[in-house]
Amino acid sequence: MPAHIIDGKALAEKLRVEIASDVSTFVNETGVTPHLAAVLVGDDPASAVYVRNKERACANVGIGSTLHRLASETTQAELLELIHQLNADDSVHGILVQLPLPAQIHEKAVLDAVSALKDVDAFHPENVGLIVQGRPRFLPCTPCGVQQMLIHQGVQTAGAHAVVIGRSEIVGKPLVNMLMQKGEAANATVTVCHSRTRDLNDITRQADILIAAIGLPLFVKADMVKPGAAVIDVGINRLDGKLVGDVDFDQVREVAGAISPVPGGVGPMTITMLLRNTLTAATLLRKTS
Ligand SMILES: Nc1nc(=O)c2c([nH]1)NC[C@@H]1CN(c3ccc(C(=O)N[C@@H](CCC(=O)O)C(=O)O)cc3)C=[N+]21
Repeated sequence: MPAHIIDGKALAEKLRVEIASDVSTFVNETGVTPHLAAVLVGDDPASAVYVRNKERACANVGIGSTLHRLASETTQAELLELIHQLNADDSVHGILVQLPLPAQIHEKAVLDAVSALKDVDAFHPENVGLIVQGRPRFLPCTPCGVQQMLIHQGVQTAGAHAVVIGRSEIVGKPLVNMLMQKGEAANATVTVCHSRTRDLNDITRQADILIAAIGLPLFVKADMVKPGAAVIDVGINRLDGKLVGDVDFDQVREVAGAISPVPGGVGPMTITMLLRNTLTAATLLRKTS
């Protein structure tokens, strides 16, 4: 029997209705509209599309947003100057610096400069530390979206073997940490695999939950998947003008118990979690000011 398809787009829309209602309550109670500042440096076409999607998603749930577009030759000092302005601006609750940044800019230096209380990506070391300690302030958007998909699908994570392929700062590392914590969509036994992992297939075949976040198109094949496993595809790759994930969907769906597609899987969930975090940031800033 082919796998159940985990419809991230439908779930994202359902959650956005809830977020819109929470935003409206917040606005009524405080008179403040949550606001996201997005910073886009350079003219990478994919980044421009994502940022536009994020702005549209904000508008649809009643969150304000401002896009700051900087030229590709912007210096690190100029970008830092903008970040400092946004940190100091009380009308801005969340700050998102779209990655990747041009080569002349040191990514860590910029991400570290974003106020930890406005860090809706949860990239700041303070927020990463809080996640590791199991007391998150913001949950990183993509990993949190993955967890929501597992909950929605009714996948038991407690005691399950979750295998994450990929160790990026943005997905793999935080997700591994979140899945091993106590709590909902967690309590898993977690294995991290990456480019240096030996006998990768032997490990992935043991996964009850397999998460692909490596950035290699169609990398996960049917023979790497345990029958009945839940497979979440975090990959976004362009292959021959088509958007494909890190999982060979057509093959793997014949083996897996549940599988998330690309597009229409993790991507829309990532944006939804960004909206949630922006509301959280607005709530936090009111508490601390
Ligand atoms: N500071 C920062 N935070 C991020 O969260 C961040 C980032 N930088 N840089 C780039 C990656 C990538 N990312 C995506 C979000 C949504 C979709 C998405 O909605 N995808 C749609 C399709 C979109 C399309 O057609 O291109 C889907 O999968 O259905 C994809 C990719 C967020 N990222």
